[in-house]
Amino acid sequence: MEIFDYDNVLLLPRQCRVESRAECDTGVDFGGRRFKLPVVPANMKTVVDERITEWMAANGYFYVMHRFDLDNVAYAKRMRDLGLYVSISSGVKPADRDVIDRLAAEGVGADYITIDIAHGHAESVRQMIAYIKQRLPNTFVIAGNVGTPEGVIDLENWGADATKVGIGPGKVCITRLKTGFGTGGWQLSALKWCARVATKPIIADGGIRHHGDIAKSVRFGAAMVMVGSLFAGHEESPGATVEVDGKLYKEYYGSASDFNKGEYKHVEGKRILEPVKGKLGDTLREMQEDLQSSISYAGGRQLNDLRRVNYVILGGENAGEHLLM
Ligand SMILES: NC(=O)C1=CN([C@@H]2O[C@H](COP(=O)(O)OP(=O)(O)OC[C@H]3O[C@@H](n4cnc5c(N)ncnc54)[C@H](OP(=O)(O)O)[C@@H]3O)[C@@H](O)[C@H]2O)C=CC1
Ligand SMILES: Nc1nc2c(ncn2[C@@H]2O[C@H](COP(=O)(O)O)[C@@H](O)[C@H]2O)c(=O)[nH]1
Repeated sequence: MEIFDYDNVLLLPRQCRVESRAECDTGVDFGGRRFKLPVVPANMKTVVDERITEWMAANGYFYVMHRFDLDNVAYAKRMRDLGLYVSISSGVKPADRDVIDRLAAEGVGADYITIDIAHGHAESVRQMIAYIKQRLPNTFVIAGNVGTPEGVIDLENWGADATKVGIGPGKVCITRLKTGFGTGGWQLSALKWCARVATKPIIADGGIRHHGDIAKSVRFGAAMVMVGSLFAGHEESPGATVEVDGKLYKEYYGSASDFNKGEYKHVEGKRILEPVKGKLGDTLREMQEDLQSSISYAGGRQLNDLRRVNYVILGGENAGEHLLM
């Protein structure tokens, strides 16, 4: 198996088919809606909040609200009152099943529910998918996280409409150090490996450090790309603002960090400071422009054209050109 990651793969250009990058369409169909970008901010407390998710839903972007210290039902009702789609997160505990019961009983529902636990290839996830599907049959269920083809196959067979791939590649993740497991350091090839068996959309989750990594994720099979650190640190980001030597930073911490959990137990995440980098809307616009450029380098007009390009692996034992024949 080839082992590579975002920082040692480059995609190879094909003859340009457009006169302007503006002709390249970055839009993606996902779960019955069309979104402007195949990118979703991570469902983490220092990345998204009510205000950001409202703005994203109202402006044609996919979002997943986090599930920490939040009344999911009140949140869903508020989004409905605003005429916006509802996309929330769920764990696998009794309190999470209560949320599903209330969403069903009160007729609020949810358009997307992301079951998001550290080790998503688990019986608890199978049961939670079934629980949601029985009570909210029209909800699009995303489940994860997994890091192997077996995980993707099982989650799909258990009824997930999409799977989330990535165990430990995140910037504030310490899973591989604490447990010895994960896809950190080879996330892109894990994605390729998982995408080969997937029959439903995959969300590539974690490890995105540059806008070009989004195009690489799509090339290797992602329908959607979940991004944490690149979105943390905006003026609107919910993390606390911290000043160090006259420079402004925003805190960004892992959902399995003691900062998020409120206790030091089964900690697999850390806290870092991200330099404040302007407005979220400007980053999204730049991401879209960069992805339009990527599509044009692929000799295409739309996102899926990225999947047809060849690539090279730089350095290491897998180094060389990889051609699609
Ligand atoms: N993508 C990634 O690599 C990772 C992401 N995270 C994020 O952190 C957040 C919290 O995750 P999580 O603690 O799973 O959520 P929860 O606190 O909702 O716990 C999930 C449940 O699964 C059980 N469980 C069994 N094995 C594991 C395991 N290896 N890791 C975690 N739980 C396990 C837990 O029990 P018990 O606690 O008793 O063991 C608990 O009942 C999520 O948003 C998750 O996505 C966390 C780590 C890795
Ligand atoms: N191992 C851990 N992974 C975590 C934790 N909190 C979040 N995450 C994952 O990271 C991505 C974001 O990655 P980034 O590279 O874009 O910053 C996020 O979507 C989660 O899957 C954690 O505490 N431990």
